[in-house]
Amino acid sequence: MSKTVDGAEVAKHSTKKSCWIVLDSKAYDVTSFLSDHPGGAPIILRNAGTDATEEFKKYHPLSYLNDYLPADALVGSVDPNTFGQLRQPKEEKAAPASETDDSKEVPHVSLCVAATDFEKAAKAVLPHKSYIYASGSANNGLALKGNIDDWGRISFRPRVMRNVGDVDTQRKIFGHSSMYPFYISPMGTMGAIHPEAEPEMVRGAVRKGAHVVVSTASSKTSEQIMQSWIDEQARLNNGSPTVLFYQYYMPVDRKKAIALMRIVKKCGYKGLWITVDTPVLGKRTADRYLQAEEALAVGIEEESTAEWEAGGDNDFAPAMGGRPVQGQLSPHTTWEDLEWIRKEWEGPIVLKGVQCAEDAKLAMEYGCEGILLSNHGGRQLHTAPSALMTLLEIRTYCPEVLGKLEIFLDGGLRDGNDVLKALCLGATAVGVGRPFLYALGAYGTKGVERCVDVLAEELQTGMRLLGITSLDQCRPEMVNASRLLNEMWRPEPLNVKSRL
Ligand code: HEM
Ligand SMILES: Cc1cc2nc3c(=O)[nH]c(=O)nc-3n(C[C@H](O)[C@H](O)[C@H](O)COP(=O)(O)O)c2cc1C
Repeated sequence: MSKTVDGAEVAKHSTKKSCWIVLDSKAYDVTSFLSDHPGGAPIILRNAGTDATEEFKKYHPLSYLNDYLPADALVGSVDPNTFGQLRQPKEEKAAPASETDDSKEVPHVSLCVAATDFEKAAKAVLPHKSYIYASGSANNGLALKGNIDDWGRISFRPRVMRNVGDVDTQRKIFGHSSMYPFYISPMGTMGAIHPEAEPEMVRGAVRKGAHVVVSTASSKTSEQIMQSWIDEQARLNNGSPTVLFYQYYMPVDRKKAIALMRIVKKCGYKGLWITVDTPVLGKRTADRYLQAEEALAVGIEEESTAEWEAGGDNDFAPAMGGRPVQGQLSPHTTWEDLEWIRKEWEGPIVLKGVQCAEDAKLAMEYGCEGILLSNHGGRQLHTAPSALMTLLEIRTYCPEVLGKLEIFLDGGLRDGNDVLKALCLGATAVGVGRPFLYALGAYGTKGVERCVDVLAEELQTGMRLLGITSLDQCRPEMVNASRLLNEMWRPEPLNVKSRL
C-alpha cells in the first residue's frame, strides 16, 4: 500500500530542485527525471505541483509511468479531498505577436478551397507549440521549400478531345483499393493537434475511402487506432475501402522491436512502412528556439541536445519539440536488419525515406515490396532531394525498379495535380502530410474529409484537362520534367583529367 499525500504538500515541490507531479491521482517525484525527459524539462516544470494527467495523456499513454520512471519516484496517492490544494499549471507561452494572426477565428471549413488553406486555420487555433511542431522543418527550411517548389517545376503535356466525361480516381496499394491515389502520411503525436488524436484522423479517412499510414510515434496505441477504424467501418456497414498501414520506427531493443511488430500484425495493419531516413533526429530549428525560450522562462538554461542527437550510446527517434525519443530508433540499423524483419513480417514492406537511385535498387535486391521516396517532409537532412528528384534518378539509373516495386512519393504535395504528376512518372500513389494535420487541428474529422475532397476534386479536374479517364492512362510523356532533369545528379565523368 502506498502512502497518502496531501495536495498542499505536493504543491510545495514545484521547482527544479524538487519537482513533484500528480498523474492518475498519484504523486511522483520527477526531479531526477527532468533532465532525461525527451519532451524537455520545461514542460514538466510548468506542471510541477499540479495534476498534469490530462496534459500528460495528450502525449503519451499512462503505461509510460511504469516504463520510464524509476520505482522509487512514486511518492503516494493524493488524498482526493485535497486536490483543490494542488497548484495550477503555469500558462503556456503565447506565440510572439509576429507569429500570430490577428484573429483567432477559424474560417468556415467551406472556405478551405485549396489544401494550403488549412494551415492558416490551424495556426489560428492550435497552441503555438503544436503549430511549431507541425510546421517545422530542418535547418533553414530549404529541403521543405524544395519539396514544394519542385512540383511546380514540372508541367503537363495534355491531350485534347478524348471524351473525358467520366473519370475514375481509384488506385490499389498492395491490392487494397483506395478511392484515391493519395494516402495520409504517418505523423506522430497527433494528440498535440487534436484531443481525439489519430482516431479522429482515421474516422475522416474511412468516411472518404482514403488509406492511412499510422505512425509509431502516435499519441494513441496501435490497438486504439485500429479500434477506431473498426468502429467507423462498423458504422458504415464495412462499406469503406480504407485500410491502415503501419509506419515502423525500429526500437533499438530487438525484443521490443519484435514485440511491436507482433502487436502491429495482430491488430491487422496491412503493410509495414519502415522509416529509414531518421537514424538521428534532424535539426528542427523552430522547435529549438521555442525550447530555449521555454527553458529560460522557467529559469533553466537549455541544455545542449547535441550529444543526444548524435545518437551516442542512446538511440532515439523524433519527438515533438525536436527532441530525440529514447529507445525508439537505432542509428545502427543496416540493410541486414531486413532479414530478421522479413522473418517476423510476412506482409508488404516499404522503405520510407529512400533518397537516391542506389538505395532504390538495394531495396529491390533486399526483397522490399515498395519504396517511399521522401525526405520526411524536409524535416531531416538539410537540402535533401525532393521525392520528384529521386524519382527522376530512378527512372534514369535503375528503371527496372519501377516495374518491380510499388513506388510512393511524399513531401510538399499540395494539389491534386501534383498527385497526377507523380503518377505520370510511375508512382503507385503519394502521401500527403501537413495539409491533413492542419485540417485535423482546425476542424477535426470534418477537416480531414474536406481535405480529401479538395485534393480529389483537383485530381478529377486535372485528369479531364490532361485527357485521361483512369489513372492507368497516366504516361511519362504527359509531363515535361526537363527543368528538373537538367538539375538531376549525374555521376562524375570518368575521363576527367586531374589538373594537378
Ligand atoms: C512524469 C512522467 C513522464 C514520463 C515518464 C514521460 C515520458 C516521455 C517519453 C518517453 C517521451 C518520448 C516520446 C514518446 O515516446 O512518445 C516523452 C515525450 C514528451 N512528453 Fe513526456 N513524460 C512525462 C511527463 C510529461 C508531462 C507531464 C508532459 C506535459 C504536460 C509531457 C509532455 C511531453 C511532450 C510534449 C513530449 C514530446 C512528444 C512526443 O514526441 O511524443 N511529458 N515523454
Ligand atoms: C508533424 C509531422 C510529424 C511527422 N511524424 C512522422 C513520423 O512519426 N514518422 C514518419 O515516418 N514520418 C513522419 N513525418 C513525415 C511524414 O510522414 C511525411 O513524410 C511528410 O510529412 C510529407 O511531407 P508533407 O508534410 O509536406 O506532405 C512527420 C511529418 C510531420 C509534418
